[in-house]
Amino acid sequence: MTRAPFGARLAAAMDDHGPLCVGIDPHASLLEAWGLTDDAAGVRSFALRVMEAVGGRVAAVKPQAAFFERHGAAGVAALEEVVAAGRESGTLVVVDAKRGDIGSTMGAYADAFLRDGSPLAGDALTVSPYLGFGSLDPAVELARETGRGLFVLCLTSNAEGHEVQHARTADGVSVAAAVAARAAELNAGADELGSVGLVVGATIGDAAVRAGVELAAVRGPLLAPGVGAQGAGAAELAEVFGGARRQVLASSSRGVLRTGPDVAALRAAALRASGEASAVLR
Ligand SMILES: O=C(O)c1cc(=O)[nH]c(=O)n1[C@@H]1O[C@H](COP(=O)(O)O)[C@@H](O)[C@H]1O
Repeated sequence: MTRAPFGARLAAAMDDHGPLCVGIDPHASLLEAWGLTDDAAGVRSFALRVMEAVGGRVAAVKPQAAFFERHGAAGVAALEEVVAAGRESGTLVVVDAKRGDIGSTMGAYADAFLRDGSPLAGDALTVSPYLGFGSLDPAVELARETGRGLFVLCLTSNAEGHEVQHARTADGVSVAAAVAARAAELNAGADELGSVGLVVGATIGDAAVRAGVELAAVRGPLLAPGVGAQGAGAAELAEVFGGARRQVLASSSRGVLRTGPDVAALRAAALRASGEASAVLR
C-alpha cells in the first residue's frame, strides 16, 4: 500500500487536532474503577471505549502492548482491534511495544508491527536501541518502505534511565546524544518532519542539555510521555523542549483514562489535554 511517510502524516494530524497522543493503558486498577473485569474482555471494552471517545479527535493513540499481552492471545486480539479502530477513525496508532533485539530477530518484530497486512501493524512502533542502534536496521528499513514510523527510546521519563542514557560512549558523547545523532542521520532527507522519532520524557527537566542532545537537530517527532499522571504539564513541556517544541507529540495515559468510563468525560479530558499541549507547543 502506498501511504505518505509517517512524519508527514503526523505533522498533518498535529496541525488538525493538536499535538496530543492518548495512551491506552488498561491497568488492572483502571479496569476495576471502570467496572470492568481484569481479563481480555475487560481490556477490549476499555480500549474500544477510549477509541470511541477520542478516535478522529486527537492526533494519535498509543496502546501499551503489555496491558494486552498479559491476557494472552485474546488480549492480543483486542490490541489488533484497537489498531483496526485507529485505521477506521483516521487516528494514528503508535503501538507501544518497545521492541529491540539482535538484527535477525528484529526482522521478525518488524514483520509483526510494521509490515502491511499484519494485524498488529499500526502507524508507528516504539523501539529500544540498547542492543545497538544498528540492530534496529530491519525495522528502520521496513518502516521506510511502508510509510510507517519509529519512536526510539532516547531520554526516558523514568528515574533509572540516566544510568544508561547519560553514560558516555568511547567517543565521549552521551549514549542519548549518540542515539539522537543516528535518528538525525535517518531523517536527513525528510521534507518537514522525518519518520524516525525519539522518545523524550516530559519529566526529564534539563537532561537533554546535560546529555548534549540537540532535539531540534533530530528533525523527527519527539514523543513526550509523562504528561499528567507522572507530573509533567505545560511548564515542563516548555522547559524540556524549548526550540524543538513543534516536533513534540505530548502523551498522556492515566491523566485522561482516569476520567472514564463515561465517553463524554473521556473525550472532554482528551480535548482539554490537547488544548493545553497546543497552547505551549504550537
Ligand atoms: O515509550 C513510552 O511510551 C514511554 C516512554 C517513557 O520514557 N516513559 C513512559 O511513561 N512511556 C509510556 O507512556 C505511558 C505513560 O503513562 P501515564 O504515566 O499513565 O501517562 C506508559 O505506557 C509508559 O510505558
